[in-house]
Amino acid sequence: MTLALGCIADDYTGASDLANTLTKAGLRTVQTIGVPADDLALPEVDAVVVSLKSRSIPAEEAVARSREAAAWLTARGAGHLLFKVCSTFDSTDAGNIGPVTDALREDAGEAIALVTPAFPETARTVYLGHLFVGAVPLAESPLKDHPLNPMRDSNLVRVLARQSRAGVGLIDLATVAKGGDAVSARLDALARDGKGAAIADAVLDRDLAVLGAAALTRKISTGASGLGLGLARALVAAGRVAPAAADTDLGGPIGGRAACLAGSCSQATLGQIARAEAAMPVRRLDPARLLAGEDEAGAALAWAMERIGDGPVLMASSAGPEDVAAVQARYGRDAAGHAIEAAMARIAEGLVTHGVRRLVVAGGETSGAVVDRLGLPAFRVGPEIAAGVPVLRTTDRDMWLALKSGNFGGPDFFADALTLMP
Ligand SMILES: Nc1ncnc2c1ncn2[C@@H]1O[C@H](COP(=O)(O)OP(=O)(O)OP(=O)(O)O)[C@@H](O)[C@H]1O
Ligand SMILES: O=C(O)[C@@H](O)C(=O)CO
Repeated sequence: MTLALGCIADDYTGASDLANTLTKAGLRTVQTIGVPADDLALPEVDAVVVSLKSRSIPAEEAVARSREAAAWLTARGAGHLLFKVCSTFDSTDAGNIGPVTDALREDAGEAIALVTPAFPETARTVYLGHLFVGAVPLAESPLKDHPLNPMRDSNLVRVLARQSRAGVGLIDLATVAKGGDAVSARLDALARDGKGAAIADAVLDRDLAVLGAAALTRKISTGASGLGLGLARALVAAGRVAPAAADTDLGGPIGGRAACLAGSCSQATLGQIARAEAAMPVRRLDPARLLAGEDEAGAALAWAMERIGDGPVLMASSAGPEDVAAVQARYGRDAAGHAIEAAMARIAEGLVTHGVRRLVVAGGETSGAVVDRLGLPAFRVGPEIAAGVPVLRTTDRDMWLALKSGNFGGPDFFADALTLMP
C-alpha cells in the first residue's frame, strides 16, 4: 500500500469526520483505531486516518503516540501527514496541539507547519487568526463551557503560542486570497523569523483549496477537516490521486438491535437528546450516583434490556454547564470525565453482548472509551448522516456505528443516524 495522505486524529469522532471529508473528496479512505497491528488487513486506499485518543492526555504521551502513528504512516509511503485537531481547537494551555505539531514537524525536518481549524461547512472560520463558531468568536460560543477544555480565547495565534516551543505567526486572508505561492512565501518568511507554526485564515472552501496546495509542498500540517478537504483537492489536482466514487458496497444490511449513547454535554447534543425523547425511550444517567460508586451503568443496562426488543433506546449522561460544573467541583474534572466514560463503555459492552449491532455514540472522548472497550480495529466509511458525521462499518465484524462529534448534527440526529444504518 502506498499512501498519498497519512492522518493522525486526536480523537475518534474527529477521525471519522476527516475520513468522511476525504471520502467525499474522492480519496479511498479507511479509519483505524490506534496504530494498526502489522497483520491487520486493510483495503487498498489513498488515505489512512489513524484515530488516537490523545486530545486530553498529557502532552508527552500525546507526542509519543502521534510519533508512533507518523512512523507507521510514513513507512507506508504517506507523502504528507495531517495532524487532525478539532475545528474548535479544543485544547488547554497545557494541551497537545502545539507539542505534537512541533514534534512531527521536527521529525519531518520542516522549519514551519501550516495550522488551521477552519471548516466552513460546519461554520468554523478563521479571520486574522480569530476562530469564529457560526456568527460568534470562539470564546463567546458554547465552547467556553466545554467540560474538559473550556475555550476562553478566540485568538489562535495566542492560544497555540502558549502551547508551543517555537513562535507562532499568522497567514492572513489577504495573503490567502493571493494564492498558494503567496502562502508558501509567507511560510518561508515566518520560518526565517524563527516561527515554527502559522495560523492560516480561511473563510470559504476556496481558501482551503489554496491552503491545501501550499501545505502539500511540505511534509506536515495541522488542522481540521477543512484542511483535509484542501489537501484532498490538491492531491487530485496534482494527479497524485485518481478520484474514486464513495464506497457504496459496505456489505449489506445488518438489522437487529439498535442503541444510542451520549456523553457529550455540547449544546447541540443536549438539543438532540431532548428531540430524541419523541422518537425512543431515553434514560438519563445520574453522574452523582455513578461517582458515588453505585452501579448506575448496570441499572441503565437493565433499563435498556427491558425496552430494546421494541426498538432503539438512548442513554445519556449529558448535562448543562451548571450541572457539569457542580459534578466537577465535587469529584474533579478528570475523575468525573473518566468515570462517566468508563460507565458508557461498560454499557456499550453490555449492549453488544445482548445483540446490539447498530450503535450511535455522541462525544469524542465518549466514543473513544466505547470503541476501545469494544476492541474495534478499523472502519470503512459509509454515507454521511450530517456534515462531519458518516456511518461507519467495522472491518472485522457486522456492525454499524456512528461517532458524532459533540457539536455536529441536526436536531433529529439520533433518528437520522439509525435510518442510515439498516
Ligand atoms: N453530567 C456530566 N458531568 C460531568 N462530566 C460529564 C457529564 N457527562 C459527560 N461528562 C464528560 O464530559 C466529557 C465530554 O467529552 P466528549 O468528548 O465525549 O464530548 P464533546 O467534547 O462534546 O465531543 P467532541 O470532543 O466530539 O466535540 C467526557 O469526559 C464525559 O465523560
Ligand atoms: O473538527 C471537529 O469539530 C470534529 O471533527 C472534532 O474533532 C470534534 O471532536
